[in-house]
Amino acid sequence: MDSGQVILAIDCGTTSCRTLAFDHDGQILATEQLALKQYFPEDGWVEHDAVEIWLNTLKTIRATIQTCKDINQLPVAIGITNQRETLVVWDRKTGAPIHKALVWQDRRTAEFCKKLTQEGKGERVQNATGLLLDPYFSASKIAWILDNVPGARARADKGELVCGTVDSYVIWNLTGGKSHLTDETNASRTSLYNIHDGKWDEEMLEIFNVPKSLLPDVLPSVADFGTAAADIIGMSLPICGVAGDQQAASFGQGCFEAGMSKATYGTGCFALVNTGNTPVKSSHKLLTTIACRSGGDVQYAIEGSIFIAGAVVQWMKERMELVEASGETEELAAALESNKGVYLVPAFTGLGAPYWDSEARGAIFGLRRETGKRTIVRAGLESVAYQTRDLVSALNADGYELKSLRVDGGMSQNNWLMQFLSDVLNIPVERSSTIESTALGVAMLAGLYIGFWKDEQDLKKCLGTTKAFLPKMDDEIRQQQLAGWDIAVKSVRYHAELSRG
Ligand SMILES: Nc1ncnc2c1ncn2[C@@H]1O[C@H](COP(=O)(O)OP(=O)(O)O)[C@@H](O)[C@H]1O
Ligand SMILES: O=P(O)(O)OC[C@H](O)CO
Repeated sequence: MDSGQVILAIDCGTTSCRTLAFDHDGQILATEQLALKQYFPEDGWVEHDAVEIWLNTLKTIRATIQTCKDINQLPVAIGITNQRETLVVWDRKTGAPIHKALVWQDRRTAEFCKKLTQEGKGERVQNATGLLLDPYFSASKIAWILDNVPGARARADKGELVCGTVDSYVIWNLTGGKSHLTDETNASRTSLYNIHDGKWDEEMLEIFNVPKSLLPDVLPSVADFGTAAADIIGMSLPICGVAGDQQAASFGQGCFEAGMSKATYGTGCFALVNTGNTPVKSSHKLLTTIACRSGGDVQYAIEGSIFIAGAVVQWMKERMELVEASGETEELAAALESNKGVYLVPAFTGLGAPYWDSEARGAIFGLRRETGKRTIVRAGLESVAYQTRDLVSALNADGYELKSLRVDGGMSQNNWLMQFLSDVLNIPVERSSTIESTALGVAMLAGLYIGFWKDEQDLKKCLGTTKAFLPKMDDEIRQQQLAGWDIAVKSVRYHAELSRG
């Protein structure tokens, strides 16, 4: 393979849009990133401006292509990975969104989902889609937009509107409106896709009141998604790899076989265990989801989802102004011997797995006269490790005992947290040398389509080395710490229950 060729990976994450150019060894030769504005219009509501997502993405693609030219590298294909579930509804003719994108963290449809649960729809939803009935997923977000934007439902019935997750919206724009497509990993996060039959499920469409005409066609992750037009990005390139960011990260970490697992620490944290061709139904409130496949039959994973991981650091930085940069949290936490009995439960938008409590809200416990910034920062970081313990316990209870945990994502740069995570889980934590596993994963998918890489064996050469963090916490201390966390979570949930009256 010509060493002068690269694959462009577009990663539309929750906090930023970026483009990375990967060579045949999986090395990043060029990258551009632009932050994304977060909108919190009401309690539990989280929005993005879809036009900003597209324009920022476009800017990073053009800038990366320019850098590639400067260093004599030729982009040959595009892969797209994205924050999942986040939903955009746009005009079929003009491409203009009719409302801001409702972000995966948004809880505005909690009442609607509760009503469906009370009507006994939860089990049918889980059996068909592998998901729990929760506002996290896209279906109730589509219904909300159609029912709350004046005239939207009538326009949808007339065929004037289309919708999709962020991948779909970006593909539409890259192809000048020619492709309205998504991939099966993203489709499996909508609550509308039957993960066993591989199609939009008529019963789910009825339950959530979503017209099928709005939805994109679904392809495997390695497929022809159309051509990014030269008049849009500056050169014509095939889009031939698409996957939700967590599934892409799993692929980029080399979790190709059943039993392999990873956890990605970005805005949220998502732990996935590959279950091969078998869709495993969790008995402990984990999700069944479609994983990436390089070919062959559909692959599945079991997933635990935490809504707030890096987002707690963002909150400490932007809202509380405790730090100026995310990296500062490491030194502040390390400066203390212990959390001094202080626990922070970052249930800002409810709690995800294994609690699924939409109404819980965040709290800090154990404050004393001497409590200061360092303790709060440490409690914020610790909460990410404790939440992971809750996921790992659920995985263990489902029969997936993790012997070690592979990690990646922006927050995994924090050495103190990775050590604390290993201590709390009491297993080795292995951080890959490229924490950009998400982008590498989707570059791999696109590269497979065009023969840039031959097969999974060939891809393994791109996987970097890992740094291991080994557990060294005394067992008694670990049990004490975890007991404190369990009480804090129970208290938050009890508060939500009391507030409901
Ligand atoms: N050294 C660090 N310590 C703690 N958190 C960090 C550190 N570096 C980055 N983060 C957090 O990681 C998140 C960004 O990671 P990233 O993988 O880019 O997320 P996303 O894909 O969700 O946008 C941010 O929330 C940021 O606060
Ligand atoms: O933005 P991230 O990397 O935390 O990922 C968001 C997830 O895809 C939401 O399901």
